[in-house]
Amino acid sequence: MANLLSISCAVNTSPATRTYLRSHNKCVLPCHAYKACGNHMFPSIIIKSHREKPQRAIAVYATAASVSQDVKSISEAWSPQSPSGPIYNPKKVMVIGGDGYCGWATALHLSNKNYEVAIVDSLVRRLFDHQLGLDSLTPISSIQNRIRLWKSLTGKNIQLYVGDICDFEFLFDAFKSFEPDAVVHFGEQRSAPYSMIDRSRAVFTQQNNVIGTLNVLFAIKEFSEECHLVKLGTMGEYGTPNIDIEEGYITITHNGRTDTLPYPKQASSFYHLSKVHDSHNIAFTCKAWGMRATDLNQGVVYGVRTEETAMHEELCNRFDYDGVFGTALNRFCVQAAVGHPLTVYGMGGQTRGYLDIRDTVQCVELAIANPAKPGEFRVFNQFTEQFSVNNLAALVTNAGKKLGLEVKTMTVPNPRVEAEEHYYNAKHTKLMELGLRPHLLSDSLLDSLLNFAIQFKDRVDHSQIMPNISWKKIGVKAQTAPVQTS
Ligand SMILES: O=c1ccn([C@@H]2O[C@H](COP(=O)(O)OP(=O)(O)O[C@H]3O[C@H](CS(=O)(=O)O)[C@@H](O)[C@H](O)[C@H]3O)[C@@H](O)[C@H]2O)c(=O)[nH]1
Repeated sequence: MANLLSISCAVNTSPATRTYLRSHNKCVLPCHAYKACGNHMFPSIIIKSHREKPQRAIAVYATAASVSQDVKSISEAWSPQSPSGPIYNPKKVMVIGGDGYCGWATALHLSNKNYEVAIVDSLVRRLFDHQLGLDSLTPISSIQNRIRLWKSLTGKNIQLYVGDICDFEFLFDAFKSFEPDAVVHFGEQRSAPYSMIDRSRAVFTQQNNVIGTLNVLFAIKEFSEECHLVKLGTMGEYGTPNIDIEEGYITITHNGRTDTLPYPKQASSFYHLSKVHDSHNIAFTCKAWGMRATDLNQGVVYGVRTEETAMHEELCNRFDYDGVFGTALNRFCVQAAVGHPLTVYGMGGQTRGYLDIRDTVQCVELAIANPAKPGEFRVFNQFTEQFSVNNLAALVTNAGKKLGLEVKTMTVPNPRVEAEEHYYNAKHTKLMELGLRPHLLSDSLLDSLLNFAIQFKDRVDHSQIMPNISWKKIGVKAQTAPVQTS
């Protein structure tokens, strides 16, 4: 670094070079050669890396002003050298999909924890609601108002880039402008039923999710290979095998030879499959390009309030209860609140990992603060407890009784193709080891979720409660409204 500071020449770096410098913690050394740049002659400099990995040396043109800028941005993202090398200390986090259910809660949480946050979002989730005639149980403010209010309450700024990450130019401009140290990628079509409406929704889901993620990978490679990708995967990538589910990898002995391999994937919707495809692409780029990535295989999220979204009603998160985007426990609470029987699909033995949204934001923060190593494709199973659908229905029935609600359950012919009685035991220790302190599903949480649903029950559209998308009846005909299962 002393060499870098001692350069008295002008260093007129391009943005790409600046980000390269910043991201690779380069030591810049004067070079003997002088190179022409436009009408001027500038000394060429050679950039060397502190990292243990062999690095290419590059020559750049530089100005004194941008040297000090580079020094500043290097020192922002990297702490001083430790005995094992520089400590990566991410400060700027891009939250792709920051207007959605998990993304909004996470963006606020990270901002509250003093990360510099930028939200990248195409706002397409709001469009899905308009197209399908759905709405959040809770009224939600526009993203611009949300961000304005957050700033007025806390003084903290969140930058906003509205656009589609499948448009690489838009995405790369956002990268160049914000210069993230870490990217949290929630920006995908996340509903299994939505992906099973018709051919065009299946194609949209896979194209949007897989190409969007590929673009993020290329943007990171081009902009800064040090940038840590924290990608929202899903527990649904594993399916429901008749053996324990490990965290990403399984050690197998076959014909006398042993290897640790990616855990087998058996996803059961075009949505869940899109996440499998993403995982493969990310794993490949970690190996091929030395990217650092964490795949958060998240279970089913419930709840709505986080410390930050509860600060003001205009910061309120969305809460989906409909048959397309609503998830099991949130749906059951709304159903109980409005006197609709709980909709247990099939035999109700479907078991999944679940977590409180307050733990989603905690897990993402932990993943960012403890980044994967360069070249590492790390997989965490992100959930805190396992429940079957029948377990959830019983819990909501009991909690409802305590509030004076008469909660009934109905068996709905299963619109999905999935095992309804099966073994399920998934490991989830890695985030605990990093310090996750789970908010387990308690009577008091169920009580407050039910009260929350009661508070907004006049906004419930009863016609959106029953499921109406069939895994078996999906076809090529475009559905302007979801197909009926019966
Ligand atoms: O009214 C309902 C709703 C759901 N289910 C059942 O509950 C289970 C979970 O369904 P869900 O709709 O709560 O969740 P899922 O479709 O799996 O997707 C959700 O949870 C996934 C995590 S996981 O389930 O794959 O672990 C995330 O990836 C998705 O983005 C999120 O929408 C399924 O067996 C489903 O058949 C019912 O019995 N009744």
